[in-house]
Amino acid sequence: MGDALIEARGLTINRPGTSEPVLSRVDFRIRPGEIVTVVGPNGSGKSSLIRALLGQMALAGGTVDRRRGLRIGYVPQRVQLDTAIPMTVRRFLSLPRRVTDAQAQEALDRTGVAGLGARQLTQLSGGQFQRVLLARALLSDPHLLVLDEPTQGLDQPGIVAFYQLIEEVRRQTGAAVLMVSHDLLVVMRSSDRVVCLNGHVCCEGTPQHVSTAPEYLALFGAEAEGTLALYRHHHDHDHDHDHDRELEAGHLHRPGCNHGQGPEPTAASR
Ligand SMILES: Nc1ncnc2c1ncn2[C@@H]1O[C@H](COP(=O)(O)OP(=O)(O)OP(=O)(O)O)[C@@H](O)[C@H]1O
Repeated sequence: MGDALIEARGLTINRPGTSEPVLSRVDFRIRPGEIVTVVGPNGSGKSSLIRALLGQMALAGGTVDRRRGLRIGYVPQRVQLDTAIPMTVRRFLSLPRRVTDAQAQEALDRTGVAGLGARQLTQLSGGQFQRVLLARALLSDPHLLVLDEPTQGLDQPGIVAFYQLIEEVRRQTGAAVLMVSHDLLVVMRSSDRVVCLNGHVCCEGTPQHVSTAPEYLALFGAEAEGTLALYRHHHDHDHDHDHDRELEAGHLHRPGCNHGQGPEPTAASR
């Protein structure tokens, strides 16, 4: 498997109890330090792929190899909180493995929620909760972070901020990142490689390559065209700082939209 952290070959998964494939003959690999995003329509097998790579699903065919001693930090798609049981962020970080106060604090610092240790989980906003989940995933000092739709329910600025945090974590820790996401624009900005899934691998490669692939455009249609236009606009011009600021403000320039090229945007121009 060379230098891959995880490698799947010919991966086939059937719907439980049937011979109907959810995924057919998928080849996949992720290497150290890469950010790889899996995109695809609802029901295309993204979560199934993730769970198979983690060893949580029976294979109908193919192989999955994980590097020996591989540490994985996992942020699941859904976490069921038992609201009847009070639990602070600090206590949550010690589940399932006990960590010291210093370790817990370092993880919260790293994910930008330093002051929330004493807060009840039920009192966190969606964005804060995602950051706490990420902090918990970082506590095992993972070689690979796996995040299944980590920005579900966040607003656009929250989504952008979360992906910036993921890139920051990658820079600081060197961990590879495997994500499932529906946020096409941010995916295009944040990933080294994109895998487009629809029961099989439709196309994969750099964001630039995938966003122009006919298979991708057929699957994502109008949204993909819009994303592509924004992505090209971003990459054809040397105004990254403007672009980042606009994204943070929840506003995106489109081709031909000339404001924001001059002085600082005002609240009114946002
Ligand atoms: N436990 C299960 N029992 C029966 N069918 C399942 C089960 N888990 C997944 N499936 C089916 O497998 C297919 C792929 O599901 P999966 O959750 O992997 O898709 P997904 O791409 O992650 O979807 P979404 O974007 O909606 O999260 C779907 O048709 C789903 O109904």
